[in-house]
Amino acid sequence: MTDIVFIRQFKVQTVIGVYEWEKAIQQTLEFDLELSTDIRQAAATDDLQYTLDYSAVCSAIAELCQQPHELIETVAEKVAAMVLQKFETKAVKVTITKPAAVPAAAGVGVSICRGTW
Ligand SMILES: Nc1nc2c(c(=O)[nH]1)N=C([C@H](O)[C@@H](O)CO)CN2
Repeated sequence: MTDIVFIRQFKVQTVIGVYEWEKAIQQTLEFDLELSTDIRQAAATDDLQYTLDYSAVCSAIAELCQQPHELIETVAEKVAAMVLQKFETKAVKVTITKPAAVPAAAGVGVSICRGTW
């Protein structure tokens, strides 16, 4: 059985892009995450220490995005690796949307699953 702690549309301003003009501006990335967990002990004790703190995950993503990156693929891999290393989860799905990249699209991005579901 897998329970999920999720994060939807967490917005971060960061330097992201392959083109020179993108290296001089901040753009929005939106993060959607699903983290594999077992919520039963947290539910039974009503205690945050027994679950994944989604606020802490968001803070760690924001910190990682203080560095500039070219590809959203790079950010996705770094976020997945960081989450698997720092948090008590065996598997993570990371979706990153770059909402303004293609004006005619609602959003473009990447989605990766890492770890063992
Ligand atoms: N698969 C990707 N394609 C593109 C990326 C990317 O990060 N991954 N980035 C760009 C540019 O930075 C673009 O977003 C500028 O509007 C193009 N394609």
